[in-house]
Amino acid sequence: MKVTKTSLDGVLILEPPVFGDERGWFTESFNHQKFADAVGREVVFVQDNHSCSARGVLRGIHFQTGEAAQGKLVRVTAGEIYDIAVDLRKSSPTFGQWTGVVLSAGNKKQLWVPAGFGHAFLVTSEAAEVQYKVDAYWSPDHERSLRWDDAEVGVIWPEAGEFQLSGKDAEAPTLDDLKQAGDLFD
Ligand SMILES: Cc1cn([C@H]2C[C@H](O)[C@@H](COP(=O)(O)OP(=O)(O)O[C@H]3O[C@@H](C)C(=O)[C@@H](O)[C@H]3O)O2)c(=O)[nH]c1=O
Repeated sequence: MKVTKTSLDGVLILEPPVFGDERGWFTESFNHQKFADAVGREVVFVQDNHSCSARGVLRGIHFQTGEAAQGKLVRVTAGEIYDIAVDLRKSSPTFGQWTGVVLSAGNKKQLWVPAGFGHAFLVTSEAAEVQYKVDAYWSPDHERSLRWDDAEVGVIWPEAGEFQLSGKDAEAPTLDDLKQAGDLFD
């Protein structure tokens, strides 16, 4: 499996091999041992998520606080997204910085976003199905959003027509608000 480091320590792009033949193709979209080798530790995933969105839908920037913090292994099985992670660890040398990668059904790349990072994606194809494994259960009380256009973070989003956000995401606080509220990571 090809493993590519990003500018954020711990955030990885994974590319499991794809075996094509006259019938089509085959890939191990997840292998516990190979994933552990890639990230350097055992990760126990407890929930698989699957969402479908139209072009211009932007979900995020999301994370769960405290003991509910989630690591996410993200892939796309239909269409294309621009997937990003933001470092929310206050003591990190890259605090507030972001990294992004195109994930698509075609390129079969995966993004590993560990706990301590915010995660979001923008759909850049007509529609996209996103599937991701998480290593902690959904906890509505611990859910937080960071503004998708926070000036301090400065994510550069690709063109995708008019962006469509949930009400919660449209009113999300800034990085500074979240810091003042004690919602970020040490
Ligand atoms: C996240 C989540 C939502 N839900 C429900 C709550 C709600 O009725 C509906 C839609 O929830 P949301 O609007 O929060 O869905 P969404 O905006 O897609 O939230 C997701 O965004 C991406 C970027 C992430 O990183 C995920 O961790 C998650 O936060 O699904 C669950 O039942 N389980 C879950 O794990």
